[in-house]
This record gives sequence, C-alpha cells and structure tokens, in this order.
Amino acid sequence: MQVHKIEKNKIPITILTGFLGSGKTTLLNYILTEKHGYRIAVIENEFGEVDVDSDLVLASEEEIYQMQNGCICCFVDVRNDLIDVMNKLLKQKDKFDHIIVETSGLADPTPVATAFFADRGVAEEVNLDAIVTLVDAKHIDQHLYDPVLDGRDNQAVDQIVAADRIIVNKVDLACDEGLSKLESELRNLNQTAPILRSRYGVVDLGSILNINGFQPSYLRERAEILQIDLDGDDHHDHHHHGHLHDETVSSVSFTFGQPFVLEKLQAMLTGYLEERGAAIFRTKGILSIAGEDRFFVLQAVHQLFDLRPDSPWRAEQRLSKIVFIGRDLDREELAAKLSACLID
Ligand SMILES: Nc1nc2c(ncn2[C@@H]2O[C@H](COP(=O)(O)OP(=O)(O)OP(=O)(O)O)[C@@H](O)[C@H]2O)c(=O)[nH]1
Repeated sequence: MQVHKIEKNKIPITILTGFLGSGKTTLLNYILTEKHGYRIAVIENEFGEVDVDSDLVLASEEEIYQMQNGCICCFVDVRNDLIDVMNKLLKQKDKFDHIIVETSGLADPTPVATAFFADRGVAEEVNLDAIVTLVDAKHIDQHLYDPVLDGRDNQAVDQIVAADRIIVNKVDLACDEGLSKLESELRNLNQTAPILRSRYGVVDLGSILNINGFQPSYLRERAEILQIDLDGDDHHDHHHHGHLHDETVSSVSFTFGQPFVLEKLQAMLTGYLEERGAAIFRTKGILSIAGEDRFFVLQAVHQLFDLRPDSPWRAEQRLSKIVFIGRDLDREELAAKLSACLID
C-alpha cells in the first residue's frame, strides 16, 4: 500500500458511486472485510422504498447508517439528512477514522460532494478524499448512450465526469478489446482520473482510500453548472439547484409474508427479465423460499440474474423484500406475477 499525505486531523471521506448494479456494495463489502487498519463508518443511500441494501452489506463492527427514500443528490432535504447523519457521526469520531458514503446508483456525486463543503461545521471536520466511480464493464454502454436521455442530464456520464478514480468492474464479463475501447471512452469523459480494473471489486485499496485525490477546483466548476451554492453556511436553507435525476426511472417494491416456490419464481423472473430486462436496470431481493431455512438473495442487473441461498434466517419474521428499478414498471402486473409464485 502506498502512503499518502492526509490533511491533518480531518476525517477522510470517500464517495463511492457508480450506476445501478455496477458493484458498489460488492466493493464496500470487500473493503469492510479486508485488513487495512482503518475503522470505517458507512453511510448508505438507497433508491427504492424498501430497504434491501442494508441486508446485503456484510455484518461487521463498522457503523452503518442507512438513508432512504430519495436520492441524496436530488433532494435538498435528503442532503440535509446527510449532514445530520454526519453531525451524529462526528459526535463519536473517536470510533472511526474513515467515512465511506455509498450513493444510490442514480446519484450525481457532485451535489453530494458539495454538501460537505456547504456546511461549515462539517467542512472543518472532514476532508473529501476522493470520488470513486465504479463502471460495469458489461452494461455501461446502454446507460452512457441511453437514447431516452438524449440531450438530457445523464447520471452515468455525471458519475464518470466527477470521478477522481474510476474502477472498471466486472472485467470477467468483457473481452480485452471491449475493455480497451471502454477505457478510451472513459478517458474522453474524464481526462485525469486513473482507471483501474477489477473483478468483484477487488482492487488495491491503497489506490482508492486515503489518496488525497479530490480536486476542489473541479468541483466548484461543476457546482456552478448545477447552480449549487457552495458558500452558503446554513444547510437548512432550501436553496434550489438545477439538477434532478432521470425522472423516467422509478422503483417498485414489495414485501410478502408467505414464502415463494423456488422453481416458480425462477421461471417467472427468467421470462420477465428476458422480455423486459432492457428497461429494468436493477432487481434485488431478500427472499423467503418454501422448505428452506436460509434466506435467498436475488440480484439482477438487466437480464443477468442470480438467485441463491445465503444465511439461515435468524429469529426474526421471515419476510421477503424485493425491489425493481427501471422504466415503465407496472406495479399491478408485477404484484400478480410475484403472487402467483407464492406457496398456496
Ligand atoms: N460477474 C460479475 N458480477 C459482479 C462483479 N461485481 C459485482 N457483481 C455482481 O453484480 C451485482 C450487483 O452488484 P452490487 O455490488 O450489488 O452493485 P451496486 O452498485 O451496489 O448496486 P446498487 O446499489 O443497486 O446500485 C451483484 O449480483 C454482484 O454479485 C464482477 O466483477 N463480476
């Protein structure tokens, strides 16, 4: 690991970003289980009404704060929540020495980064270390060149443009030629960020944590474009900014008390995602399966899906939670399809 100069006494913050399903939680879990000597506090922000992500982050000693209901980049109130969470964290700052903020996959990281500067109290205590952007080598093209967003703000692009480090993840799903082409496209969007490659988020952590990689001048430029006031010192002021994430994308979530019949569910998901997967960016779930003592984890990025047993249920009630994120989602249709897979 390389050692870098760190701003004295300030707690470094890493913003972990990347489009839906690019591998942020996978990388976060890798970081949380590696022996790097940092005590890490995590702030998670999820897009979707039902919280699945906190179940997917491995249980650990680290402090994990969940922020839900909205995307931190978009809503001033949610950014205020972020500052409130930070203030809570800072009251017990002897417990950790690094903070990781995992943004939702639809967030533009720039307004998130500005939140730390706009609040004077927080700005005195923390140092934005780097914006680390994960890129899904298999699926990113559909989002970088999304025809629905033609001429409009595109978060997949924003995330790459704002990056201090780019990690091209899922290299196992791409060929060498495809990776080189992708890397030159990324270089066109971002001329300075070093580009790393990874499989399941395995990277040299010395290249992404405590690197002093953040470029404030660049943030100021982006903040101006987004009309964010960087110099306001009261974060409870509802100042406006010109950014909203892709409104054509929404999420639909369900919970079920009854268990699913595995084969029925597998067949339904295969058919549904094959047919609709281009418009369904992300599906995740923690599922109760009939006859199984373990809960199953469902992970899908577009058509590519994985449903497998995880750990035994603990004493808590077995409740399935499932969330779909994408375009033109029909709640009724999905509810009927899922209900048909439940045990009679
Ligand atoms: N084949 C392959 N799959 C990967 C790799 N990294 C992550 N995945 C899988 O991709 C899926 C999404 O990974 P996550 O880490 O949950 O992605 P995320 O960015 O946190 O997703 P959101 O929070 O929903 O935006 C999971 O099924 C992972 O197991 C990789 O390098 N190769």
